[in-house]
Amino acid sequence: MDYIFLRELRVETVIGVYDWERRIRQTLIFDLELGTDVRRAATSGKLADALDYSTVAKSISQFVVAGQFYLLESLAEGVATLVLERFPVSWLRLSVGKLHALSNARIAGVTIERGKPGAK
Ligand SMILES: Nc1nc2c(c(=O)[nH]1)N=C([C@H](O)[C@@H](O)CO)CN2
Repeated sequence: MDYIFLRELRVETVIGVYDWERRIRQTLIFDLELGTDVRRAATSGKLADALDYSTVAKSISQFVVAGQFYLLESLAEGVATLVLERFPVSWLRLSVGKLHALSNARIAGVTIERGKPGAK
């Protein structure tokens, strides 16, 4: 399988379970591996045949900001569903972390895998 990846995609949004977190915006950092087939785009050289990572990043940012999620798990599940339904992606690994969520860690978060390798 081929992969398009996004590393350290940053989104500023309302996220968290505590009252004080509902009144501020925090920084989320996403890493994604998207299983897809790049051969058509490689042959044609056309963006129209490619999984456009800028479109994926924009869709994720808009979804996350609008969602105002409480748990990172809910957010990750929503993003995974969005990507698998909207784009030619058969499998993904998605990590999302909250910057400075803990005083003694730079980032804390969750990683999920969804979909079936090679299914699309
Ligand atoms: N597994 C999780 N643990 C925690 C989460 C979460 O989303 N998933 N969130 C919090 C709080 O919102 C925290 O980030 C506040 O600093 C705690 N644990």
